[in-house]
Amino acid sequence: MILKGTNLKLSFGGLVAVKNVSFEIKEKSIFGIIGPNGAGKTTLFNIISGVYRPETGTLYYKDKDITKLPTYKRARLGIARTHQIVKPLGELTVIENVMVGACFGKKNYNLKQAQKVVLDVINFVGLSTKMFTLANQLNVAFKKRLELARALANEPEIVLLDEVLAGLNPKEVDSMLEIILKIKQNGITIIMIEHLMHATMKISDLIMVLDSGEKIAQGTPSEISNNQKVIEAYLGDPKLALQLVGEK
Ligand SMILES: Nc1ncnc2c1ncn2[C@@H]1O[C@H](COP(=O)(O)OP(=O)(O)OP(=O)(O)O)[C@@H](O)[C@H]1O
Repeated sequence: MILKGTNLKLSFGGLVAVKNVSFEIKEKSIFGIIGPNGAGKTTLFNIISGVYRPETGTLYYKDKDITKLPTYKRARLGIARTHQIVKPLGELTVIENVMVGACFGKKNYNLKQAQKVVLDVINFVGLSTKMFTLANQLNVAFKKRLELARALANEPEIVLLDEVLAGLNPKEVDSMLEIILKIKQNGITIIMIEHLMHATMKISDLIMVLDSGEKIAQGTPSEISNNQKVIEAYLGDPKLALQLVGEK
């Protein structure tokens, strides 16, 4: 297991956003986290990346207890993330943005070494033609790719993808799914939060379902789409329920 959480709990005032959630994630797999609005997905991501410390529970990265490590130390160990609201440095070009990611990565590269990684990553996510475009001139789909490139420039072992498919049209979703599968083929573990259920189902090896902070199910995509508890949790949102049973 590359990442393991046991009994993780976090509250905001009286609201328990994540309730004693445990999980184990296999190396080089795609682990999807789904759940209705307010289920605790982003809060759990923030616990994993180190933005929040859980009140109870332990987080292990390759058997090392990282529960109390700050975000930047987790990044150096190999845990990178994208953000739901993409935040590129708008006045910098694509290459400059990715350079920033590479220079703050775990390997302390000098500029020349970083440049090589940056060019590889930009090519990998399909941004070569936009290399010298200012980040704030990119459309949403390219901004999402840039966000991904910045995370990959850290040469991580785990990437946390926070709704990288949100706001993309079906063709862009398919291209992004291809990129995510290529990341997995390169030996990187992927943990993704998504609202687009059919897309998550298509590529995840294992899916964990949260509802009101609790883990209500875990299984393969087909197990999850037939799980009674999951179907009930999604009934409150007919659009999501339809996605769950296979409609697009
Ligand atoms: N910083 C915060 N302060 C107070 N309450 C918060 C905070 N962050 C999240 N919450 C609450 O915790 C619960 C879980 O929120 P979270 O954002 O983790 O859910 P989510 O599953 O990511 O939802 P969504 O799919 O809408 O992004 C919600 O009830 C939310 O209102």
